[in-house]
Amino acid sequence: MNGPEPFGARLRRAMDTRGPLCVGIDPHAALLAEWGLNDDVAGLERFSRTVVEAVADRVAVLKPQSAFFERFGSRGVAVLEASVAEARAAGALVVMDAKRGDIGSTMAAYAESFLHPDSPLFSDALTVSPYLGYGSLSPAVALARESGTGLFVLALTSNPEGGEVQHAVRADGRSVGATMLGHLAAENAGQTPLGSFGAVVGATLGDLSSYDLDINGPLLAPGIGAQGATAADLPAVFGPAVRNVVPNVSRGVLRHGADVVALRDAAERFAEEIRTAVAAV
Ligand SMILES: O=C(O)c1cc(=O)[nH]c(=O)n1[C@@H]1O[C@H](COP(=O)(O)O)[C@@H](O)[C@H]1O
Repeated sequence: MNGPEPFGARLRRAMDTRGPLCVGIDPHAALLAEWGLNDDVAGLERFSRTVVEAVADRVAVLKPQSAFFERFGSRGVAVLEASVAEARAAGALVVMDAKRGDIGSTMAAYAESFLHPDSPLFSDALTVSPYLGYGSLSPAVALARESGTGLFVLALTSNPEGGEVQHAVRADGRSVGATMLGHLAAENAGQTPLGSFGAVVGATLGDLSSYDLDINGPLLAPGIGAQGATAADLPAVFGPAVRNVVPNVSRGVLRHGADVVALRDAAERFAEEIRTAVAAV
């Protein structure tokens, strides 16, 4: 029986045809104000719809940050549902950035919320936290395999505080972050053209050559723009794994709104810088 096409294959194709840029939908209160919108559900809806209209027909991935929608309760979540559906209808893959993580039995319910095709929030992939132990994510891995969706597992995050957990060295001499990358490599073994189980690895982290980033899966790389990294940093940070990098830019693009054309131009500038940087490797 043929199941749905796996996320990794769909992502590889989108990256090859549209370029790898992921634009974040992060409706910060400060951005709503800069766009001349009220900090309310109508403002949230206008913001999110505008980003989808500007870029969903051209970038590979859109990544809505769930927290900014949850802030408005059920009506905010309804806006999130509509945005996911509209972005997918326009051809973008949607990575739901909800960073879920819990004991396995509860993780199964989180997975159903975002990765089950019947869920109102059904997305192409979900960000998850493995810090209750990688094995606690196994219900999400199983459902992702079944539904042709993917996961992005927090391995080496872009924020400076992440190191106290992720660089910690285990009894076997491996760091916690490297251990997560190892689990993902095992998950993706043998998958072509690309596995569906990605790692989050910050673009802000400098030289990562001491880590084995060859996980046969995508590397979601936040940190370009507002957090200080640039597209030109990508080859030095990721080395040959840069081919599998999905660079995320949120505020760096969003600050150019509310004008649709200005947003689109900003995304295309980042996309072009990324293309040039990756082509040079
Ligand atoms: O999982 C993420 O997306 C994520 C992981 C990480 O290590 N660092 C990180 O910044 N993010 C998210 O990526 C986005 C970065 O936004 P900007 O700094 O505005 O480009 C935010 O939605 C963060 O929540």
